[in-house]
Amino acid sequence: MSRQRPPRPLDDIRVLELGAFLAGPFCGQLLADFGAEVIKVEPPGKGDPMREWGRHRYKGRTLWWPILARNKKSITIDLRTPEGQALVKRIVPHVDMVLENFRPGTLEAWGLGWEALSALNPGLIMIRVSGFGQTGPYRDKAGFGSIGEAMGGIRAITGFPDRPPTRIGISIGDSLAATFAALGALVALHQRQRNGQGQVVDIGIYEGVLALMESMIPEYQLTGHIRERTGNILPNVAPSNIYPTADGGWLVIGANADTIFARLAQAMGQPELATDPRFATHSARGEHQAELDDLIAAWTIKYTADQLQAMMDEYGVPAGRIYTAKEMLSDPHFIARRSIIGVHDPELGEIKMQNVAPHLSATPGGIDWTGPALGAHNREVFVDLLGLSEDELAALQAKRVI
Ligand SMILES: CC(C)(COP(=O)(O)OP(=O)(O)OC[C@H]1O[C@@H](n2cnc3c(N)ncnc32)[C@H](O)[C@@H]1OP(=O)(O)O)[C@@H](O)C(=O)NCCC(=O)NCCSC(=O)C(=O)O
Repeated sequence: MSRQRPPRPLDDIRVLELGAFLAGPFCGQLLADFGAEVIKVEPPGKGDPMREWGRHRYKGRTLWWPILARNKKSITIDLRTPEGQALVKRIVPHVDMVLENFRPGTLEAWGLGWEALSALNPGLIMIRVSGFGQTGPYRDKAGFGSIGEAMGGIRAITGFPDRPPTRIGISIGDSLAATFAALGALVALHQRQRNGQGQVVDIGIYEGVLALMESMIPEYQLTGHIRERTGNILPNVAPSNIYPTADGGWLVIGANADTIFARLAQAMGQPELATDPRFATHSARGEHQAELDDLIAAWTIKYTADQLQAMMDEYGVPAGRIYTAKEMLSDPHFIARRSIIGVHDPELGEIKMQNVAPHLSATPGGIDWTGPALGAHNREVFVDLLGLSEDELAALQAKRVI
């Protein structure tokens, strides 16, 4: 698949993606979004389990894979075989990065650890995503995102105080680790421009979560405070909550600044609230948070979400409805910024998906194709890149190495 499209910032970067599920592959998706040639290695015959993940199917296909593997090339290699390991070693000199999310030690057992691969390519950047990182007493443990979310701090504070800790509706731990992995990869790439040396980018899923935990750690260290679940509110930051609407929905309103709160009070027809000693300052509103939320809810319930949104917009108060896919697809702002785009898939037709984030003004990312069929790029990589003959390709296929 030649590059008949505007240049992208990572066009000159090639990545070999090993591993499966989400925590590694989402990093590959992000790099591929910006033009990197990501060659994904999958077990012959089966492929990545993500080919089967996703709740709803269309024409027998899962609808997660087309997004997670967009822009990637798929090749098959059985990494457990010496021939398969030799193929990886032949590819490594041609790539800038190897991305992997096996259990630490798995690649080493296959003779494909950092020592072996960096000896073949000193500029190699090896991006290693795992449950607990490449060092430390837990390094050998198998890890899923759910465990990283639990130990990284987000589960303890998600949900309502009188209910058990709850999952966020997406695999946030995996995606966070992958996002930090992509950041690490680009930082390492910048460093490589200075000295030509590659390095290992090592992140445990729990660390990607921990990195977002705001002041949770020093709050405990210095004050003994253990952050708890608080539902929809930010304790002492008010008003910021979901408020009921007359048409049975919810509107999120964030008016937790003196200026904005004064405008909300005007919109409510109760401008005196802004000077009321219970609500006039940030601290006062924090102290009377529940009382204030009740006042606002008693007002919002009289109007539909559309009416409220119009009033909030008129008065410059941050507010938004709680969208599902349905609202996103018809929202004029999403449409204007092309936040969701249609990508052609040979089997599914046009499939709508989230576009590349963020927007780059001069060399934006983009999506050329959806997740490819298993081994779709075997010939391109093994013959065109590595120079194997058609006979060698056929022999590897017959032995199920690829
Ligand atoms: C996901 C894991 C728990 C799976 O553990 P294990 O099954 O013990 O696998 P290992 O990592 O040791 O890798 C060996 C297995 O890889 C599989 N495998 C994958 N690709 C290949 C290829 N190309 N060739 C051969 N084998 C392959 C194969 O089934 C091997 O099992 P054998 O056949 O037995 O040899 C672990 O990989 C892990 O901890 N990864 C780091 C954290 C992580 O990424 N977790 C998943 C995030 S996604 C997630 O949490 C979520 O979506 O939710």
